[in-house]
Amino acid sequence: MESMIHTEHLSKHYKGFRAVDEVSLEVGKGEIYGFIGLNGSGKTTTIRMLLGMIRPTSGRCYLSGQQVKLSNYSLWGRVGYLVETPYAYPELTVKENLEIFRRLRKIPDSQTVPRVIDQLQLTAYSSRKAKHLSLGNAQRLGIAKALLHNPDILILDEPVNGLDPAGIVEVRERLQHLAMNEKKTIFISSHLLSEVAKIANKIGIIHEGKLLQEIEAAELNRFLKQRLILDARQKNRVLSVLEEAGISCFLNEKGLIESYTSTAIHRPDDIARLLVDQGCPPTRLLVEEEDLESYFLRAIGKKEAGAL
Ligand SMILES: Nc1ncnc2c1ncn2[C@@H]1O[C@H](COP(=O)(O)OP(=O)(O)OP(=O)(O)O)[C@@H](O)[C@H]1O
Repeated sequence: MESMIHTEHLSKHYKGFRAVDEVSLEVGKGEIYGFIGLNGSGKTTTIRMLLGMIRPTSGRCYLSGQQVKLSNYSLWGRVGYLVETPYAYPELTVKENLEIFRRLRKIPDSQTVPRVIDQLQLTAYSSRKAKHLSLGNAQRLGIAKALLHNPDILILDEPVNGLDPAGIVEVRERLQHLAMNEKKTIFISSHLLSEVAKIANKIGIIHEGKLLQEIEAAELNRFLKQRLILDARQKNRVLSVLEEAGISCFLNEKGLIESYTSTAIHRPDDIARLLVDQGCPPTRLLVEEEDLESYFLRAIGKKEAGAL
């Protein structure tokens, strides 16, 4: 598959602090790459290097096979981006905002604006002032601006940040459409693993500047562990009975007892019997697959969901 985004040992250091540390990744044409990490993990810094906004300390990045350089104007004609909250002139309509950006970008084709309005399904809002748009639509306007010059590559930093669930779905569907039907290559950063998992073909987890893991989205389920969750009136007693039986377990952040020990997961009936025999019967017992956020925290070595 044609490589559209490629970094080689990309690093950015600030006074010895490694904001991005040897990140090597590759995204093929028509793929959506989800770049996931906690706040401060290095996502924006990576994106700024990809866009030539800051210079790497070491390593290289390539877009569409060309090494990234701010002075390479032909390259920027093939790349659209959205970094931070999109800006729009509040008193102007969607159409007027896009028209201004078309002229600023010196795009001669006057059909450009109707095309992106249609692409982003903004037709119903084209005469609405930007200040009256919902956050989801404002974000779509931001993506529309990024698409004005019909780029092959879209680089979007936290495009669903601050959106309500309906707005997230709208943006997600638009991005999927662009990748599948128009073969755009999309690089999207987020701190929401479960959201990105719904659209990305591949997911890269960045933590403290390092690319910890890359997972094909189709394979994600293989990485999710099963766990036994149980509740009881005498939680401390249950914890010690299970530990004595060789089943390691802990009290999770929701106050439920959780175990990843395979004997517990595969024989929950034995666990129930043991606890009844020991006089501390479970009030709830289930085996479930861990959710994506828990997986993410496990991958970066944290336990508390509150850290997100
Ligand atoms: N110009 C700078 N000087 C010094 N440190 C910086 C600079 N820019 C970023 N950093 C640090 O580099 C680290 C990575 O920052 P970055 O903005 O890339 O993270 P992020 O993953 O995008 O986080 P967020 O989701 O909060 O935007 C942070 O610790 C940040 O404080």
